[in-house]
Amino acid sequence: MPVEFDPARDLKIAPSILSADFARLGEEVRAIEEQGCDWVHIDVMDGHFVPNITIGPDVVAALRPHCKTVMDCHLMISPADPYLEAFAKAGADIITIHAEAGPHLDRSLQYIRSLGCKAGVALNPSTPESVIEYCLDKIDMVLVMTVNPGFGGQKFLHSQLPKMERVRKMIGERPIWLQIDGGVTPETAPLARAAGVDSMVAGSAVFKGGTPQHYGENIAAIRKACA
Ligand SMILES: O=C(CO)[C@H](O)[C@H](O)COP(=O)(O)O
Ligand SMILES: [Co+2]
Repeated sequence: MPVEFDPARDLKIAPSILSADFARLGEEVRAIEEQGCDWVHIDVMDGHFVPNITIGPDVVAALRPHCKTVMDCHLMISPADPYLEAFAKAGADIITIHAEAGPHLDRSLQYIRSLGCKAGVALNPSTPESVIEYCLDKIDMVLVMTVNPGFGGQKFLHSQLPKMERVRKMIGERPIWLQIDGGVTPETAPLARAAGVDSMVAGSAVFKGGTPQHYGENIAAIRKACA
């Protein structure tokens, strides 16, 4: 489904299916959507850019019919360009690549948009926001990583809060989402919301408990903490 920027910057909660039951992914995606999530976050890892291997385009395509909302694909792969078309064809709505994953960020972003997807750029915790300054006109989302990518269930890095504030300032009035990913809980989410974040990925904090009712309560707790 096509996703458009929301100038009101209402909070978008994007559960990461990295913490879902991989044997029942279709069911899990339907459950989080029924329980009030905004987007579905899909973590793609290659065992090279990050020390873990997860999901490829075939799984994204298999999930597409189960997913009524936005498929937000976070590519932790290097190189990314050879696989962008496959993820677009699989039904990704947002494709986020890492600024550290290749030498031609501007070109990769143009390529993502040419495939009909929104283009996101992720910044590792050690990467300064200055790397995106000259391609802001080609970016639909900036993802400030709040953990070192590769695994779910890590602790939120408070060191990234000033970066969120600087990126929010850099974005200004541009129609660009500011997302964070990693260690988001009802305790850490309000800090990021105050720094100007309008999209939050949460894996372990949403899927903990393991039932749809828990997912609904967990999503509501994050939303309430940010209200
Ligand atoms: O990109 C990611 C890891 O690289 C995941 O989206 C992230 O870790 C979410 O998991 P949690 O909320 O449990 O930290
Ligand atoms: Co992610």
